[in-house]
Amino acid sequence: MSEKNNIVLIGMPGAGKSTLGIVLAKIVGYDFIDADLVIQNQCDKTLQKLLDACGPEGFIAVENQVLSDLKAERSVIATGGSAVYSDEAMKHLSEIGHVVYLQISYDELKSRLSDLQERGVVLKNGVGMSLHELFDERKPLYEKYAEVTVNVDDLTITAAARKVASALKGLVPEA
Ligand SMILES: Nc1ncnc2c1ncn2[C@@H]1O[C@H](COP(=O)(O)OP(=O)(O)O)[C@@H](O)[C@H]1O
Ligand SMILES: O=C(O)C1=C[C@@H](OP(=O)(O)O)[C@@H](O)[C@H](O)C1
Ligand SMILES: [Mg+2]
Repeated sequence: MSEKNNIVLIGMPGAGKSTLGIVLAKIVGYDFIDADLVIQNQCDKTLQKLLDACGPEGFIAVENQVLSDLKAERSVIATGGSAVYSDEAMKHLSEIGHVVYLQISYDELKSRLSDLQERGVVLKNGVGMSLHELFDERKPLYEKYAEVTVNVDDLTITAAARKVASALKGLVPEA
């Protein structure tokens, strides 16, 4: 089926793709898929172990393959923050869904960082890469693939999910 009946969330790590995504799925009556968990299942490894084993480029290659093969209907798909490094994957996701960029400012990213330290983030330019460099490198990529952009700074998860649903009115019949 070629109908564009999914919602694909992209954005910085900590933007709320996974937590907001499930709330959004309930608002619009869709299923929820966290692409990170699909990768974990398919590789039988935690994301951190996969990153340690494959390195950033290897992880991106695996993520690209899994996302490019992803099949979904009427689902909110939370991607990992590094999905936008994979052009093929983003092309596929844009074909099966409306791509929503959950936009946060650098300050918001920094303030959520304490929650992120335990999880792997793909640092393409090596572990010495600063958070600001990561932000500056990723921002244009999220903008490039966004069909809809929603700023979620200073919003609760529920308020942010409602804002996304409102932004999708006219594109997603159930929103
Ligand atoms: N709108 C928000 N306000 C405050 N904290 C948030 C918000 N969205 C997400 N968080 C917190 O940020 C962390 C990362 O959220 P998560 O949904 O896993 O982001 P992502 O999947 O985009 O990396 C979690 O601890 C979550 O509770
Ligand atoms: O931004 C990143 O480089 C990553 C973010 C993670 O997902 P979240 O964006 O859900 O935190 C996960 O996919 C992976 O470990 C890499
Ligand atoms: Mg996530």
